Amino acid sequence: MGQAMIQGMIRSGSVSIDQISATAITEETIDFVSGEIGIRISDDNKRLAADSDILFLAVKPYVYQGVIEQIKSELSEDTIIVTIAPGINLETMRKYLGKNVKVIRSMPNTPSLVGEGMSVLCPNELVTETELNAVLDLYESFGKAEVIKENLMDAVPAVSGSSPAFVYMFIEAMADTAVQQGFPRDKAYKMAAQSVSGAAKMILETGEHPGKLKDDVCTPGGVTIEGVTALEKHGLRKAVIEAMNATTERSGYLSKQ
Ligand SMILES: NC(=O)C1=CN([C@@H]2O[C@H](COP(=O)(O)OP(=O)(O)OC[C@H]3O[C@@H](n4cnc5c(N)ncnc54)[C@H](O)[C@@H]3O)[C@@H](O)[C@H]2O)C=CC1
Ligand SMILES: O=C(O)[C@@H]1CCC=N1
Repeated sequence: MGQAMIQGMIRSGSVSIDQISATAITEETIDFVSGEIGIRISDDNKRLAADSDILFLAVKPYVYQGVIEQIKSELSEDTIIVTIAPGINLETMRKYLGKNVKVIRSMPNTPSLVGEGMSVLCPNELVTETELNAVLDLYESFGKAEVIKENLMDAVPAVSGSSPAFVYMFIEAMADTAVQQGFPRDKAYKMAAQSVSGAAKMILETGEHPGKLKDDVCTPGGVTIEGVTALEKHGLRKAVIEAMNATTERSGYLSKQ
């Protein structure tokens, strides 16, 4: 996820390669990132923490506590820490840090890599409006971003952080069926993915209700309504609601750890 955000920022031209430094633990990642992306990267978390104005913690949730333990003595009162992990809430950060530090809790998603990310942010009380806007600008360099209150943060992965995985499954199922009908695999992915991307753009750009856009496709007595009826019969909406609630439940569980 960290690599997607870094590449998204660099590709947008809003940040230059020499303004970004990173750390990782495996030689493989360090070699890949320095070779492919070209930023400075090492395994020295303390040094990076001391040198950073805005410090993104892009590790797995269970790694946060150990990394913070390692770096907390290096943080100045001006450092802004940005988290990207589900379940790492602002109170948990205060506990791990042992003092009040500027923290922005966020939830990005992987389409940030291609400039189509959706991120949601929530600052603690020490972050000024100017600082929040500076971080928001970074997130908006690789997609869209929203600021919300923390009580909704656990519900964000289902809607945007994790949901690309659900959409990939939908596209994969469409493409598999197209292949079954005889389409070559590459054309099947292109047709399914472009249709999903186009449909999403229709919602964003026309502002129309998704139900109306769906109705516009369904010719009376035509072919689409047969597919729509089959999706209803097999519980598409129910499956989506179950998936969203399971994702949010897990976020809530991680938040309470
Ligand atoms: N993959 C996704 O779609 C999204 C992931 N996230 C969150 O992003 C975080 C990272 O997830 P992924 O990128 O998927 O995992 P990943 O395993 O691909 O990346 C984690 C990175 O952390 C580095 N790392 C591990 N321990 C470290 C340490 N002690 N010091 C410095 N670097 C260390 C690893 O070298 C690796 O590059 C997680 O908290 C995840 O929940 C949030 C939104 C979307
Ligand atoms: O699955 C996860 O926990 C992370 C957070 C959102 C997307 N991937």
